[in-house]
Amino acid sequence: MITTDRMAAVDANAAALGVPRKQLMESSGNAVAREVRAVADPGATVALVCGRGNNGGDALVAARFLKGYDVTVSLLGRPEAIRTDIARENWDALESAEIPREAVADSRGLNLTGPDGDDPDVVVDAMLGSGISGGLREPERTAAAAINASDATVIAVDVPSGIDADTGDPTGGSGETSVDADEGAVAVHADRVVTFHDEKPGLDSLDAAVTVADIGIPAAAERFTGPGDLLGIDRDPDSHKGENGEVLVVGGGPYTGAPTLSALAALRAGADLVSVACPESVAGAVQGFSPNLIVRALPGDRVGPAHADRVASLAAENDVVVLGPGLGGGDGTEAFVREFLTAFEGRAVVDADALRVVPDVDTDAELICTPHQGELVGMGGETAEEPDERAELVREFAAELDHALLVKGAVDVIADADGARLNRTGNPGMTVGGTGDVLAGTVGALAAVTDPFRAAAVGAYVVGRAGDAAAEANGAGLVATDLPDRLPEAMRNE
Ligand SMILES: NC(=O)C1=CN([C@@H]2O[C@H](COP(=O)(O)OP(=O)(O)OC[C@H]3O[C@@H](n4cnc5c(N)ncnc54)[C@H](O)[C@@H]3O)[C@@H](O)[C@H]2O)[C@H](O)CC1
Ligand SMILES: [K+]
Repeated sequence: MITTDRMAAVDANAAALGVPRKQLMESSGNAVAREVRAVADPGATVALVCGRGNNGGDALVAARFLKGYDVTVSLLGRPEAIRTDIARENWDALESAEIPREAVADSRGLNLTGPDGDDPDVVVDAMLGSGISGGLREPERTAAAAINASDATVIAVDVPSGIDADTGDPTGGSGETSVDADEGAVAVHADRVVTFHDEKPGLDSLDAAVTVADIGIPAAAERFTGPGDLLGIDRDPDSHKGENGEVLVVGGGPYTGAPTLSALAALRAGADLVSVACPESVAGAVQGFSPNLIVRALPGDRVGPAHADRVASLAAENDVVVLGPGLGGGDGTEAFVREFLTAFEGRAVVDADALRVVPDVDTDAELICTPHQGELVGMGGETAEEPDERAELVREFAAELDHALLVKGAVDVIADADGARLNRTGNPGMTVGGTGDVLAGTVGALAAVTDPFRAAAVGAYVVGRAGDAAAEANGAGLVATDLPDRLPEAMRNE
């Protein structure tokens, strides 16, 4: 089962792996033609009704695969309005191939019946797929009513036009779907649906036979993080200060650099406001690193149980807490982490010395734990050489903890109870001190704008990418401070 958003991510990841969309479209079109052959013998009349996006493009490809059928290709709208290069290329290919095609500028001109007045044997609905938003507009709206009024067997490409693939509901909102264009939400009533790559949550509830076609998306496009995972993590151009994330880093004491690196990374990863709660002994030094940070000094030289209330009230003002960088491992610190997490109900990234408290603390917080393999074992988790085997062990442990895990290594494993993903960006130079602090801060910033699993997956991906860029510049001399400033470039989704 795959949602529309995840499908878009996987599609982009496939392209990054060298399998571009046009190649997928060729497979999709082939699969549509196979479905036509399953319901009608050669010689049958087949009307392909194509929208101007890639859903339409799939049917333009299918036309080439339907030799021996009496095919008509109708494009709804002007050819100049075709929205993607790959769909346009397939439209153009029909002309050179002398496959008849027609652009229907006015939907009232869509005539599904043949010269003898008969309905076609098959209508292929390729008007709109996963790119739909809102209820069907013209000319698709009237065309949907014409398709529904026809006696033909209707095969929908990917999803019936006008239906939300995630929910099965009409995109026009609640209410009955109607064949009447004048009232209610309109959607195509399909007899069959050929959908691609994986089942879609909304198709089950339809009264249609659903075929899932393998279109050649490699398993690696789902298994590994990729640029597609960044889709949708954009800054809203209309947002106000604070809406892109407020992060509180709690750390420092024995160390000064660690909480600072986390905080700077959180800022570069897109957080609007980043505060550092640290012992007063290091507060000046942390502030000295950057005027962009808000520093909250806690009395003394170690974070301890006496600070739990103060940190809790600071945490309540933020979207995410990053707990652990440079905290150190003293008894008082451990007691603080325990006390803080017991009462905390928000979202936190837990790193370094704070990790060992997690397995036996009773908390309602939503945690993203970022151990390396040694720390994972210290927490009671298991590891294995082979990445897939390791992924399954980490997933089981995440389910047991009921938190998300990001286990750092040459190949990182990101997991929650529902699944696991691998990340292979990064390089051996990143074993230098401080890169883990950068990662924790980055994941913290992302966790303010997306769910924990995705924050961890994207965080691992972009920090690895920033590290790869740093290694290119500095080779084995890479240091952690090279990374934060490279995050914005690493977060571009290409
Ligand atoms: N990996 C894959 O998933 C592949 C999918 N393929 C097919 O591509 C479509 C999705 O294509 P896309 O171009 O993104 O969108 P659509 O064709 O669905 O929509 C295009 C266009 O329509 C306009 N529009 C949006 N909402 C409405 C509306 N309510 N009424 C009218 N018009 C609307 C809008 O401007 C959109 O841009 C997917 O379903 C598959 O069929 C490829 O084959 C590659 C692999
Ligand atoms: K469709």
